Amino acid sequence: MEDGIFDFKSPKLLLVVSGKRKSGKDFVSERLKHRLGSNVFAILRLSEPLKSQYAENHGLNLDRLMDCSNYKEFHRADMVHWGEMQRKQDPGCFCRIAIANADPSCLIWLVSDTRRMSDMVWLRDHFGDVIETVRVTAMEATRKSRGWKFTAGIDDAESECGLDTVVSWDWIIANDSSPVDLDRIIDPLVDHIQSKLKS
Ligand SMILES: Nc1ncnc2c1ncn2[C@@H]1O[C@H](COP(=O)(O)OP(=O)(O)OP(=O)(O)O)[C@@H](O)[C@H]1O
Ligand SMILES: C[C@@](O)(CCOP(=O)(O)O)CC(=O)O
Repeated sequence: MEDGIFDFKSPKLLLVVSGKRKSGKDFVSERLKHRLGSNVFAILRLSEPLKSQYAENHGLNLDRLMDCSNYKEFHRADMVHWGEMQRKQDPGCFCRIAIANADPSCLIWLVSDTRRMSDMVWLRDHFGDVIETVRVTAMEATRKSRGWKFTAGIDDAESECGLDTVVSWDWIIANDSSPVDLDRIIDPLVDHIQSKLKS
């Protein structure tokens, strides 16, 4: 579908989240949703349409590709490659589907897994005036404790390094601590989102 005829609602705020594997992108995104309420806060995942099509093409279990499983990691490299081939033909292919599936009644949208500059450019082209970027960080030791293991061809490639040249983020969430401490760390962002909801 050409972008020109792609009609979609715009949220009051679109949070574009990125971070390295096992930094806690999903964990932080779900914590924000819990704090704000699912009636106003929608989490979008660019990997969902990718994994859905890939699973269909390859007869794989989508639920297991969507969870934190070794199954997902086993298929990651080929999914990354396939996804990059699709993006080469149509940079906005996964963004468009994720946005189209967003709940338009939610005033705050969050894309939890932005990995590439092409995704950022597409999102900025379509939502520039409501976008704020969120970088979730965690030390390597923390990521390792969560099951991350450096994998050549993944952790030194675009899927994990595509946004390393970005030097200024609207929000940085250092996600090395307990869930209780995380709540304190995200308080300023929660307050900011709540002020957006009132504006
Ligand atoms: N602050 C935290 N406290 C406790 N557990 C956490 C915290 N942050 C993340 N985790 C756990 O670490 C694991 C990885 O987190 P998560 O799936 O959110 O990372 P991710 O950045 O989305 O990873 P990937 O890119 O591989 O999908 C999960 O099991 C999650 O529950
Ligand atoms: C293939 C890919 O979408 C897998 C992402 O899985 P996850 O966000 O790590 O659960 C990563 C990519 O798009 O490069």
